[in-house]
Amino acid sequence: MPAALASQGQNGGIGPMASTLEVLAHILPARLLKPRVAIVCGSGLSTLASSLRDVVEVPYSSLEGFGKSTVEGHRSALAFGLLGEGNGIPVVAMLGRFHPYEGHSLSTVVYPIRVLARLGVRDIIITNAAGALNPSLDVGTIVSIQDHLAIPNLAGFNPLLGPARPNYPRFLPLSTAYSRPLRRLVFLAAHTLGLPRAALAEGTYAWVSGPSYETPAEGRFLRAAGADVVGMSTVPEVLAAREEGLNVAVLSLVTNKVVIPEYSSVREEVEAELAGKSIQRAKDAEVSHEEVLSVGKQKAEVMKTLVAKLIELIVSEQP
Ligand SMILES: O=P(O)(O)O[C@H]1O[C@H](CO)[C@@H](O)[C@H]1O
Ligand code: HPA
Repeated sequence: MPAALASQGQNGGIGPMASTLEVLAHILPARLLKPRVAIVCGSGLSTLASSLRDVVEVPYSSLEGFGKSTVEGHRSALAFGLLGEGNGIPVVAMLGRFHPYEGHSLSTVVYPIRVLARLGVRDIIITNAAGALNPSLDVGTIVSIQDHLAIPNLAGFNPLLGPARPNYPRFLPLSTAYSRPLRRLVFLAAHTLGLPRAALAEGTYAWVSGPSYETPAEGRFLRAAGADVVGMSTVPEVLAAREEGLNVAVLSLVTNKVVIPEYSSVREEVEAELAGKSIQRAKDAEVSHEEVLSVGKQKAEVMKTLVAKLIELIVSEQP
């Protein structure tokens, strides 16, 4: 293993880092070993890595410290490859992530992010599927995340909990967690690609633990608290990435509208029924993971093109 990687592996003593890095150094050719940019593929979005060439896939099962992604729409491998012509930009994609609701500890959830940082990644593009809380967001819209609302973090479920570690900040600031320069490039990339204005929005992501979807009251609560979209991932990864000093961009694909019907009184319905009147009520609706995956599949191509253009712009601004 290259000495630089070996010494990084000991930094912080997080998990079996030295072993993970050693396996990667053994498997990967030199041109792929030091990725410049990382992508995390959300539910149904593993095809984001198909813009890469000369790909080497490393299954999570061969990397100590990695869990297994058990959610449909998530694979369990790192894909290392090159983007673009010539020498190409070395990129790594996480084909599948870990969620706490699968039973993974928060340190397992964020371990891959720490590995990517030690491989030399400087910018990370985290994608996810999310439900829209903001009624102006349509299914299929991509939302560039500018902030988050994480009730689990506020309530003591935070991947950074634990003893202070040398070379890591004890109190991580998050007011600039979502890199403004990268968010600028997201919108420039969309413009360069000629995407319609409505295809890309900006908003705040609410992190919930899942795996149950939100009740209508929870949806109303998160919306009233300022969130535009909601999902069960991403925030722990953002915290670890920021702790590791990476620049973070997050792109959420709206796969469904969170069901937030107006409060409707059954008593009034019964009283109306007894009085021989009828009340018009919106039909009951439910979200499903199948729906989430199907929108992911339909929109993966747009997301893939946007992510590829964003990476090109990142590297042309900061080679
Ligand atoms: O955030 P990703 O992993 O894209 O997946 C989203 O889709 C699943 C629910 O359908 C949840 O895991 C939610 O977080
Ligand atoms: N809620 C939480 N997570 C999600 C949703 C949702 O509506 N859609 C996709 N991931």
